[in-house]
Amino acid sequence: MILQDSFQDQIVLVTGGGSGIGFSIAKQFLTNGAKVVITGRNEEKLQKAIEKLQDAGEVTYQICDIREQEQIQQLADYIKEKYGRLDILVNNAGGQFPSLAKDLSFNGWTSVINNNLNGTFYMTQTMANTFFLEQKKGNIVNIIANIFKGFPGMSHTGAARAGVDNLTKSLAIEWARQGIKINAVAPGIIQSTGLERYPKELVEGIAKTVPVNELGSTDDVAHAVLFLASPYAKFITGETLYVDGGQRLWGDVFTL
Ligand SMILES: CCCCCCCCCCC/C=C/C(=O)SCCNC(=O)CCNC(=O)[C@H](O)C(C)(C)COP(=O)(O)OP(=O)(O)OC[C@H]1O[C@@H](n2cnc3c(N)ncnc32)[C@H](O)[C@@H]1OP(=O)(O)O
Ligand SMILES: NC(=O)C1=CN([C@@H]2O[C@H](COP(=O)(O)OP(=O)(O)OC[C@H]3O[C@@H](n4cnc5c(N)ncnc54)[C@H](OP(=O)(O)O)[C@@H]3O)[C@@H](O)[C@H]2O)C=CC1
Repeated sequence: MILQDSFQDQIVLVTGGGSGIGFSIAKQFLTNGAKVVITGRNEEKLQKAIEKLQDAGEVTYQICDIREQEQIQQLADYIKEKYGRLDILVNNAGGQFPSLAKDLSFNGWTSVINNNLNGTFYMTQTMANTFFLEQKKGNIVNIIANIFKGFPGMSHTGAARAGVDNLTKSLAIEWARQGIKINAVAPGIIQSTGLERYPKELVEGIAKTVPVNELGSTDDVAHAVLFLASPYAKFITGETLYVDGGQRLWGDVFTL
């Protein structure tokens, strides 16, 4: 099978496509012929991303906080009006902050669960109800994190991403006969804009625990997403693909 043209004129939604991993995912899809909509909360960031992406193909942006159901429905209406269909949803938007569990406030815990678990569910349910179930066709890829050994120091996001990991399995079965595939990608430590939020010494220390001895790139994650959304992965659903340089299998990232 030749992948050439697999994504030609496919309509792809990449949440959080204005920076980092989401930007690379959007760029890879555009380069392969797809028409892409990117979303985020920060309009300036999205506009700058569009300037950089537009030479690669047809790309537009919409402001959408994934925690706001009304904004998600408006996004679905925009895509319906513009393209009449959606082929691929990449749930990439997300994030958290480092904190020991004992120090997490109620709001801190809730904001991270809302961002990474509830937001991903609202987006997925809305796009399935508006497009995929009616089309009897759709492809969803969820970006989670390396939660293989839990996530000490970021237990809120560990719990939320484990929720998405399990949601991926449930929906893969609920929607299998409707022609909808859903998989997840679990990035390890990826050199991206998002990583700049973490203390440099912490990141450098953790980087030494990656067996292949380097950090991942945003393109490494994008390649895994394109694979799962492509015909090469047509018999794969409900799966989580780790893109972590083997980190989950070796040594201790966190000391007690
Ligand atoms: C200790 C060891 C840690 C190990 C760390 C390992 C590091 C390397 C591994 C990295 C792997 C993962 C990398 C990435 O995911 S990169 C992507 C990063 N990008 C983002 O995180 C962007 C998205 N994040 C956000 O938008 C926000 O941070 C978030 C949504 C999570 C919160 O936004 P919100 O608008 O809801 O926030 P509020 O300001 O309203 O605050 C809500 C409550 O949360 C508390 N809070 C927020 N930030 C912090 C903080 N930095 N520290 C502590 N608490 C925080 C805030 O105080 C509010 O609670 P209160 O009302 O009680 O004050
Ligand atoms: N870099 C890494 O090492 C790892 C990253 N990840 C995950 O990969 C994904 C991409 O991260 P990365 O590119 O590194 O970091 P970035 O911070 O660059 O990207 C996060 C993106 O998500 C968007 N976003 C966050 N919260 C919301 C929200 N509530 N509604 C809408 N958009 C939102 C942001 O856009 P805006 O600011 O415009 O809202 C931003 O574009 C995230 O889910 C991250 O947690 C997982 C493991 C490791």
